[in-house]
Amino acid sequence: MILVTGGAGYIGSHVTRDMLVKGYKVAVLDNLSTGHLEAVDKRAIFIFGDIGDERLLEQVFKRFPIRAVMHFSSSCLVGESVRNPMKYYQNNVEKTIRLINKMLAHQITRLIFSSTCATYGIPTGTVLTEDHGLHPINPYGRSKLMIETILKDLSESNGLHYVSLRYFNVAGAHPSAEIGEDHFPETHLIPNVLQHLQGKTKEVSIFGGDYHTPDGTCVRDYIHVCDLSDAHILALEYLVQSNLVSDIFNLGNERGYSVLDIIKSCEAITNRQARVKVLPKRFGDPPLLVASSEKIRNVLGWIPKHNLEQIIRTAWNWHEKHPEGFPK
Ligand SMILES: O=c1ccn([C@@H]2O[C@H](COP(=O)(O)OP(=O)(O)O[C@H]3O[C@H](CO)[C@H](O)[C@H](O)[C@H]3O)[C@@H](O)[C@H]2O)c(=O)[nH]1
Repeated sequence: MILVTGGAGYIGSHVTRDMLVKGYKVAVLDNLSTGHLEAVDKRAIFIFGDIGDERLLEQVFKRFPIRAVMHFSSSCLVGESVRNPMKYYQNNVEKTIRLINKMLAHQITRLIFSSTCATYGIPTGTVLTEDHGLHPINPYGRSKLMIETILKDLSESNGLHYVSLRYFNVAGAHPSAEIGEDHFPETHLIPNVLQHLQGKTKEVSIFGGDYHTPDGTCVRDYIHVCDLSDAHILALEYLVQSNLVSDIFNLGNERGYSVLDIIKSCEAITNRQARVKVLPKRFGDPPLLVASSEKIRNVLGWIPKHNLEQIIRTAWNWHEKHPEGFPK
C-alpha cells in the first residue's frame, strides 16, 4: 500500500486515481485545508488528519502495510510564501521532518517528494538541467530545497531512498473532467484566465510587462497533471526496483510560454476574448523557467503525452463541467 499525503489536492488526487487504475492500494492522508474530499477516489482509504500529527502518523504506519510514501501535502504559493514565510517553514519543512522521522521509525524507506523548479532561483541559461545552481529567491523554493538537502543526508546515513521531482508549472485536468484544479483563492495563471473567460472575473491580471523576455511577460514551462502523474508512478517503480538509488528529476516539457502566449491560447481554444490589465511584478517571480527533461526521459523512460493545447482544453472541460469546482 502507498501512502499519499495531500491526496485530496489537485496533483495528489490525480496521482491517486492513476495508481488505483494501475492496481496499487492507496491510503490518502489529508487535512482538507486546501484539498477536497470529493476529489479522492472512492477506492482509496481516506484518513483525515495532518502530516504533522505524530500520534496519527504512528497509528497509520502501525495499521497499514505502507511500502512507500508519496508526499504532496505542502503549501505551494510563491507570493504567499513571501508574505508569510513561517507558514512555509512550518508546513513544508517542520512537518515533513516529522513525517520522515515516523517513516524511518517504521522502516518505511521509500519516498517520492514533490519539489519545485523554484529551488533553482534565476536561471543562468535558457534551459534548466538538474545540476544548475540552487539559489531560490523565495521562501517556498527555500523550504523545498531544505527538504531536498535533508533527504540527501538521510539517504547517505539512514537508508532512506527517495526521488525528488522538481515540478515546473502543472496545469490541465483529468480527461474525464471528474477531477481538476480547484483552489481558493485561485492564483495560478491558466485557471485564472479560464475562469475570467467564463465570465467570473472582470479581467486577467498580468504580473509584470517589462521582464527581459521576448514579449516582456514571464515565461514558464507548463506540464499536464496526467503527465506529471505518470512520472510519479515511474519514479515509484524505479525506487522499488533499484532500491538503492535516490535521485532528483525535473518535470517539465522543455517548452517556454509567456503569460501572453497562455492568454492567447486560452482565447483561441475557448473562442472568447479576454480583458487584460498589466500590473506590477509579483515579488519572487523569476522571469523565465524552462526545464530540461532529458534526465527523466533517459533514466525513467518518461514520455509526456500532452501539449499546451491539451493542457488548456482539459482544464477548460473541467471548469465548464464544474463551474463552482468541487461541491463545498
Ligand atoms: O493571474 C495571474 C497569475 C499568474 N501570472 C503569472 O503567470 C506566471 C505563472 O504563475 P502561476 O501562479 O500560474 O505559477 P507560478 O510560476 O507562480 O508557480 C508555479 O511554479 C512555482 C515555481 O516557480 C511553484 O512550483 C508553484 O507551485 C507552481 O504553481 C507567473 O509569471 C505569474 O506572475 C499572471 O500574470 N497573472
